[in-house]
Amino acid sequence: MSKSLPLTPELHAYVVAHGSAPDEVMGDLVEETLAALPAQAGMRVAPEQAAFLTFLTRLLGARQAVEVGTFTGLSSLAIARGLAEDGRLTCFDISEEYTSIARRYWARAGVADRIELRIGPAGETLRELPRDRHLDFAFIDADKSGYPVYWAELVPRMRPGGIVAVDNTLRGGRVLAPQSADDRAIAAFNDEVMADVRVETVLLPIADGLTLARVR
Ligand SMILES: C[S@@+](CC[C@H](N)C(=O)[O-])C[C@H]1O[C@@H](n2cnc3c(N)ncnc32)[C@H](O)[C@@H]1O
Repeated sequence: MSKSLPLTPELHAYVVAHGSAPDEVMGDLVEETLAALPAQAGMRVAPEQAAFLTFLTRLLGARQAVEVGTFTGLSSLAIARGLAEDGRLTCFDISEEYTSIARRYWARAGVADRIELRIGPAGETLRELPRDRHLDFAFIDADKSGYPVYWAELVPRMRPGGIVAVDNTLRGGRVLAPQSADDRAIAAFNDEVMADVRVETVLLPIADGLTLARVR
């Protein structure tokens, strides 16, 4: 029998309320995203994921981190806050419009000096990263069809013990019966990760599914 609880809205609210709460800067970032980009605002990570990203980055003592898919900055802000004192986060996105909002909130949160943003298709811009195994943490949350390419570029750059976190790996449950190209892309990607002997993997049922892969 499964020990996993289906989360009712009330239980989800309880989960969020009993983890580290988003502060005023994050609250304002979420509000501005909803007001300025109502059709896209749902792309941001869930509040419990933001808390988890800070927790995980801090737990790893991460000094070198990468994010693929920054949008208006919620997850990058969470990661940047968990970095070690001299840590650096390199963000990859294709949109100047979305990330102009992120830049303002990084400045307001006092983390702008530890974040570098690279604009362009990540399949190309990731190749410009140093090739050695220097990354402690990577977060993939961009276009779903690009995940295999981002994985292929990032895994060889992870230090032994580094973590790659991948968002939306349950696709609203549709990995069981894919209904779109993106659903199929994620279902195939999940199988690819499971077959990859370079990593040990857990798929956490947090928000829309968050895969954590620890690189050997
Ligand atoms: C799901 S959103 C990221 C949400 C973000 N992690 C957050 O918590 O707010 C996906 C982002 O990927 C970006 N994106 C889409 N295709 C891309 C590509 N080929 N290369 C880089 N970024 C891309 C989009 O511009 C968008 O900002």
